[in-house]
Amino acid sequence: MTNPTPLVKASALRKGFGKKEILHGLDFQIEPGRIVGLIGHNGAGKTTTLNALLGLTDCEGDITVLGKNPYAQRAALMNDVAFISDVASLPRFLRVRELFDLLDEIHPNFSREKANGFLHGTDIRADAKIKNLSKGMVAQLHLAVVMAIDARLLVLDEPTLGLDITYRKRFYKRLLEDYMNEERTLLITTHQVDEIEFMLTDLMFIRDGHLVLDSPMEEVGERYAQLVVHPDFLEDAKKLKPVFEETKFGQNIMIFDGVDHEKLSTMGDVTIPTVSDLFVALMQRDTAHQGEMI
Ligand SMILES: Nc1ncnc2c1ncn2[C@@H]1O[C@H](COP(=O)(O)OP(=O)(O)OP(=O)(O)O)[C@@H](O)[C@H]1O
Repeated sequence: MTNPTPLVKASALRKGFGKKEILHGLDFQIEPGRIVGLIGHNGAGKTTTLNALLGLTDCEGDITVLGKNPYAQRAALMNDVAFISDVASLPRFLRVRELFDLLDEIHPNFSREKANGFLHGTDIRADAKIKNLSKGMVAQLHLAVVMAIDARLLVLDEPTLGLDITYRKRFYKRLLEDYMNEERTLLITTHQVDEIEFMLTDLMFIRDGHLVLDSPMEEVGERYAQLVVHPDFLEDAKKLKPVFEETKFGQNIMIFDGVDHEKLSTMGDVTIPTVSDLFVALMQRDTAHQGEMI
């Protein structure tokens, strides 16, 4: 990470509700052109982090997005930031055409032509009332609207919640093929990590308001290894202090942090863990060394 002007810069970011602190001092940066997955359990603080970044909530510490303080300069920032949240709803009483009229008027970077183009090939017609569209169609419409905004940062909070697998795949394909380029940055949260793994350039894990991983994907692949341990080498492998171990279908599987992959390959089959395997491993990290996992 050498870029001197990150798109997002957070340091010692804290947020509490009442007496309960939710974010415990996050430090992270996001560079332009990246596709970042922010992954965590329910209640870990993902939406709170995104809200801080979007200026929807005030917080302690420093956060700048495109050089602006999101809370103080939210209106100006929103010209360059687009957002889909799991709770966002489009005005249901409008027709699709009327929604585009409205956006044309209020958003300087909205292109009606592009939005119409993105709806091409879907079942959504310009005179359809939003309240009569299915959940999947509303998500498609939402994506079309957002992709028609020339934004530098796109924030997606569980954008495919409630959609079937076909819609979810189409959603991400469209996003990647029709929207992303080197100048655009995407920050996305989802519980369906397997479905976005292919497109991520960076991975952030948040657990109980702490960042437990913040790394480019290629470094994740260099740093972590999953080993299906040959029974003869079980004790040797344990000595290398796996961060996680489990028995699955009679096989001993371990995940290692920072252990030479070649050394591991003398003890069994080595692969790079999937994001979901890594997630399970790191979220339980506190107990792994105590041998409680097997
Ligand atoms: N406005 C609020 N007032 C009080 N507590 C809140 C508020 N918003 C969030 N919280 C609490 O903050 C914690 C983190 O919530 P957040 O929505 O950021 O989690 P999340 O990681 O997005 O979870 P999920 O995956 O379930 O959406 C939760 O314990 C939640 O109850």
